[in-house]
Amino acid sequence: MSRIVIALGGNALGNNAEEQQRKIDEAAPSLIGLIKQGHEIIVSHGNGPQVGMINLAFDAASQQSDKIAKMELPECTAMSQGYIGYHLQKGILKELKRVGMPWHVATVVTQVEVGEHDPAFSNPTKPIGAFYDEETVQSLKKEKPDAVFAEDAGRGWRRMVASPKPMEIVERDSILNLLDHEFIVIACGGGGIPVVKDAKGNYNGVPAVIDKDFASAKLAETVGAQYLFILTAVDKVAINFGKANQQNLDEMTVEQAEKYCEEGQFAKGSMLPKVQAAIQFVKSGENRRAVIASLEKAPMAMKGESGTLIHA
Ligand SMILES: Nc1ncnc2c1ncn2[C@@H]1O[C@H](COP(=O)(O)OP(=O)(O)O)[C@@H](O)[C@H]1O
Ligand SMILES: NC(=O)OP(=O)(O)O
Repeated sequence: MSRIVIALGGNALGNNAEEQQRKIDEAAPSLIGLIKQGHEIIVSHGNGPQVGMINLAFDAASQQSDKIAKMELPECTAMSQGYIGYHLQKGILKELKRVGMPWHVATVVTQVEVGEHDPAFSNPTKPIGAFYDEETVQSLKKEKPDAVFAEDAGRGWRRMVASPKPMEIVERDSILNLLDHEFIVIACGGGGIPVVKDAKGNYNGVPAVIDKDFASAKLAETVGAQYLFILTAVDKVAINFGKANQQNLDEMTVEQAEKYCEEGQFAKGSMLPKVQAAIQFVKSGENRRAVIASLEKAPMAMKGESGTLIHA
């Protein structure tokens, strides 16, 4: 039996609540498929589209009514953890009931400590919210002059926010306790709520969105997982992605992965953080492996029949 941390992509969760629940319901058999194979799973998820939508919704509503206040990014991530966790709990419980497996599920609202002076605070690189065309971005910039927008991996323009590196998971002991009691734990959603510790040892939220792939690597290290599964919309990592000579990779060593990163084979803000997080996890201890695969083919990836394996 292996302990597996599974990171689900925010972009794979759809654009509204109904779509999100449907996609999670469709994904649940793959997740439970891993438990049926005898493994223990911990689930984390992205929130890029969702955190941007929540933040924008409160901005827009506060302009319409003085009864509605703006909502800052840490609170927006907390909200996204709540409603994505709720959908995951429902979808996973429904599947567990269908296959007659007596497991429990719980979502932990998770704070993740980041460095107050992380250089990311002066260089926003994390894409959030919807995709825009360049013309729309010009008009949005007039309304929100401080907002930064940039092209996201050839898919359109998106708002960019700071994405500091995760250092510690504040709710570490709660997560470990739930795992000891045979819970399927959902944690570190949206990379976790970014917090910094003050001089008195208290935590305070900061305006950023942590990359869920890096947070998931930290979670996998923290719970002593043997595997980190990063599930997204493609079956395998590719080199020369999108070109005539695209080559899908079955596996790569950490050394090969580092070389491909240096060559610029992986798009920033999409595949690059996944490969970097995989490298970080594999290097963090012995017998640690990472798999980047599609959500639908997770059980196949566990048997080595799909996905890209990253190993020492
Ligand atoms: N070299 C590559 N190999 C495979 N996919 C790539 C590569 N470079 C960029 N991509 C794109 O990255 C996407 C995954 O990133 P993203 O959608 O941001 O992830 P998430 O599922 O976490 O939201 C893939 O669906 C694919 O379109
Ligand atoms: N927080 C985060 O990394 O979300 P996505 O995976 O949706 O980009």
